[in-house]
Amino acid sequence: RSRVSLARCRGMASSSSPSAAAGASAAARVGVVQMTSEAASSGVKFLCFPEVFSFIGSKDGESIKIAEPLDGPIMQRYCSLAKESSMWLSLGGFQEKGPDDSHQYNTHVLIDDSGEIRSSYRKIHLFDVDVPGNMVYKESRFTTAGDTVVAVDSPFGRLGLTVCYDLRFPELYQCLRFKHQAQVLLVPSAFTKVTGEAHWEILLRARAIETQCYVIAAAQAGKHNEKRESYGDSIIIDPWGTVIARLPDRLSTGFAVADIDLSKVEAVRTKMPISELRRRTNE
Ligand SMILES: O=C(O)CNC(=O)[C@H](CS)NC(=O)CCC(=O)C(=O)O
Repeated sequence: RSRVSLARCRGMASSSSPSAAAGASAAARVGVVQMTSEAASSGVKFLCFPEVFSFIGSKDGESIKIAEPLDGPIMQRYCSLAKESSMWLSLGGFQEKGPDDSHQYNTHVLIDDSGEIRSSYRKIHLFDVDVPGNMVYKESRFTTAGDTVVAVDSPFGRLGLTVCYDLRFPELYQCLRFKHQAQVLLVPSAFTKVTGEAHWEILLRARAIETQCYVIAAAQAGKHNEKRESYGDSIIIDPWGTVIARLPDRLSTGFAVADIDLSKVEAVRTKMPISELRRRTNE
């Protein structure tokens, strides 16, 4: 059994200026450090933050200016934080410096409790969508898609790394479960208000049920600036599809805690052996 947690804090959910030191807003940084220490005192060993945890731009392309490589100053700070608090961190949606000056990667970074980057995953499915009644998003204009599925061992089970809009592509999660043997799926997100209200929790529970994995989904929430608002309860779901922890959308700050018990993953899979009964209807 291991204690895991989702967190969100004020400052994270608001627009920050690219001129702020090291790209991350001061408010977000203070909030993240505070959240981490509060979670540590509750016995949490693994803390997950949502997509765009260190910066949300208010203008198109703004985050290109603050994009950094994974060995840059922003990530070094988070590595120190992980080490000081002896905690693993999942940081979804980091603006990683891209292949050229006009593109970044949307990268989910996993840091271990000794402060080393264990793994990173570049978002594969980019959000080029005309949201009904809202606005047209074109993430691919400034972001280059990743092309590699990433799963990694941890003390909390084998983790599958994904980001936000990936959630709508179940084949990625099937691949994480059946090809990469994932036991816990991570889905840090910044869903739009319109699509989040309609689909967020349903999609997450479906992914948990059909893969028989824990799902840990840290969500941005609230109004970030004039143009952008996110929706989502941050939730942890067990491999039977039950929500076992929730940080409601209406709270701008806080964390939610659950215990992960990998024997539950095995129990669900043994009783309902979908990996053996699977027919490759898709191939
Ligand atoms: O651009 C940034 O600042 C960070 N990236 C995001 O917030 C991304 C791309 S705009 N958002 C989503 O993927 C929302 C998905 C969604 O809402 C859905 O699938 O319904």
